[in-house]
Amino acid sequence: MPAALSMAMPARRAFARAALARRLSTGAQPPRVLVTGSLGQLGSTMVDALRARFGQANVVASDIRKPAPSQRASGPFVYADVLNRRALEQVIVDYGIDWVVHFSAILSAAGERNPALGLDVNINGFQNVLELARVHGLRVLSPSTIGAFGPTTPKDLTPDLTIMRPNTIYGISKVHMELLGEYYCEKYGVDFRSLRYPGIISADSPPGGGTTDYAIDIFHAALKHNRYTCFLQHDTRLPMAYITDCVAGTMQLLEAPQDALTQRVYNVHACDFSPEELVAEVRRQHSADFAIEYCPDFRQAIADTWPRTMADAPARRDWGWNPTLGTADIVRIMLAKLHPVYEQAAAAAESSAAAEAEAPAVVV
Ligand SMILES: NC(=O)C1=CN([C@@H]2O[C@H](COP(=O)(O)OP(=O)(O)OC[C@H]3O[C@@H](n4cnc5c(N)ncnc54)[C@H](O)[C@@H]3O)[C@@H](O)[C@H]2O)C=CC1
Ligand SMILES: CC(=O)[C@H](N)C(=O)O
Repeated sequence: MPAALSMAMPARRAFARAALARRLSTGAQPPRVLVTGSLGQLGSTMVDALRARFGQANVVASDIRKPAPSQRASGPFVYADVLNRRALEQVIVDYGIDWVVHFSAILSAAGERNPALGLDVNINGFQNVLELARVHGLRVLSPSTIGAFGPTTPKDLTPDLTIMRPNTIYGISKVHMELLGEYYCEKYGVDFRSLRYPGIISADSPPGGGTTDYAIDIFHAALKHNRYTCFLQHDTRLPMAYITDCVAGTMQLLEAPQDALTQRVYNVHACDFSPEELVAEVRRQHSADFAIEYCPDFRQAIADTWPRTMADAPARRDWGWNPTLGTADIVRIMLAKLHPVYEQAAAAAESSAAAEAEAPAVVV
């Protein structure tokens, strides 16, 4: 066994952190990172974390949408369609990119609404990134999902290696991504890394068309109307995580030394809940008379094929996955972040209504 592999895990992690700190403090260049899909739900938070770590100028954000002025002000942003390999290659060459964090994707519900787009972006977009990684010697981190599992996968404590026969375009495209990434790693030595995210909850940007979106929408509805119509059944348990745990874990895997990795794709589990458990927590922390109605739609059939809980010992052992937030924490944070936003909006609406009432009527 190579010496690095026989090193105890906490020692290996400390070693990796020290090596990176040395690299950054001894004047060695930090990696130049390209983030695709950086205007999505997870992308902007990931860009902030990467810029805090490697420096603003070393992290190039990209998407096919127009960024808000604040997103443009925090560092380089380029238009990059992952379906256009030549254009993507130009960004990689022009900016001297070392690592790609590939977040462009069409999520589960959006993929069922538009399967052709889902296949194109998730499969062809990823193939472009991977092929460019091979040609230019890049590290690639591209997240997978609980959606890569399917109806015949064991649902509780789902292990890393198990039956994977998803029946959504999203799931099929993510299994393709996992396997092709592993193939490029074995065959061409591409440093491909992936982790299977659960549903990610964040107050900072809207969700992009997934099946777990209810767990974000519910907070906005609670603060706006004190009621919510949920598109999943009351007892649909799914794995979830708060964005800070997701970003911290992604950074850990991204920076882990190659020889710490015993596999290329890792399950990560933080917490799990059903809509009715989330409602109970919202009632406890926000409003006892918060009203809920359950009207399952096509997303129920998707959720029914996903795990309830995941086993993630290899991620904890190999690169230190260590989420800290559970359901009650997530509810507390979401309410605390969104409450002032809705209070301000209500105050602004009130003062504009008062101004309208006071304005003299215009006689035509
Ligand atoms: N948000 C979640 O709960 C989870 C996300 N993931 C994965 O994390 C990654 C990021 O997800 P989110 O930020 O939630 O997705 P999102 O849907 O919010 O953002 C995706 C971004 O990709 C961009 N995009 C679409 N087509 C593109 C193209 N042709 N070229 C370049 N960009 C394009 C979109 O404009 C969008 O900004 C995805 O790979 C997703 O599968 C995995 C599991 C859970
Ligand atoms: C779990 C995911 O991959 C995503 N949030 C979705 O619901 O599609």
